[in-house]
Amino acid sequence: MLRIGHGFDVHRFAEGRRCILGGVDVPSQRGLLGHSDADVVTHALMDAILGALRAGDIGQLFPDDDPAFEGADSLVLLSRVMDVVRARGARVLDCDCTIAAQAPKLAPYREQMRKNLARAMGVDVGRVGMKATTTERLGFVGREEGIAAWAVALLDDGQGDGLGAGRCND
Ligand SMILES: Nc1ccn([C@@H]2O[C@H](COP(=O)(O)O)[C@@H](O)[C@H]2O)c(=O)n1
Ligand SMILES: C[C@@]1(CO)OP(=O)(O)OP(=O)(O)OC[C@H]1O
Repeated sequence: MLRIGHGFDVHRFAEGRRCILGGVDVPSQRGLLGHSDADVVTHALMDAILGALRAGDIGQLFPDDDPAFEGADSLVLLSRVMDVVRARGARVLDCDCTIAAQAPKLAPYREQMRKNLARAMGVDVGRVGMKATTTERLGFVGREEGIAAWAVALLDDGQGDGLGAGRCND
């Protein structure tokens, strides 16, 4: 049966941090603050996948007070989310992400982000969409206080078509 999930995340800018987005170390005056590497778009994507699985969220899987995840590479966390996907007999069919950032300019890094996310998920790069937008200087993104990201993911849950045997109503 097809399942859809949505994810959203925000990280604030901070001095002395790197700006990791989709696994790319984007040149930036300031980076993003977080317990992990603060890769906001990878976090949104993980939550979209977990949403489609009805499997909670990344905070449940990787608590932000657990030292094990301090400075964690979010692509590694994404590969662990994929372990959950596979354990349930599910697979990621498609996903699409949007990053809202007034700066830095992200277009030059979009293809590398797609490749990194596709590799971490073990899917073809054609199944990963990536877009960037400013907010026309409006709001916290426009004031360059942080970056927001959204993602949607479409999964086959491996439970049949929902019409006959293997019907899933939850
Ligand atoms: N951080 C960003 C934001 C936007 N882009 C690219 O610029 C295009 C126009 O952005 P608007 O917010 O003015 O609509 C957008 O479609 C992206 O291609 C970017 O590279 N990095
Ligand atoms: C990724 C995790 C890992 O501890 O930490 P953060 O980098 O703080 O990211 P956030 O999206 O705030 O919370 C989720 C956590 O699971």
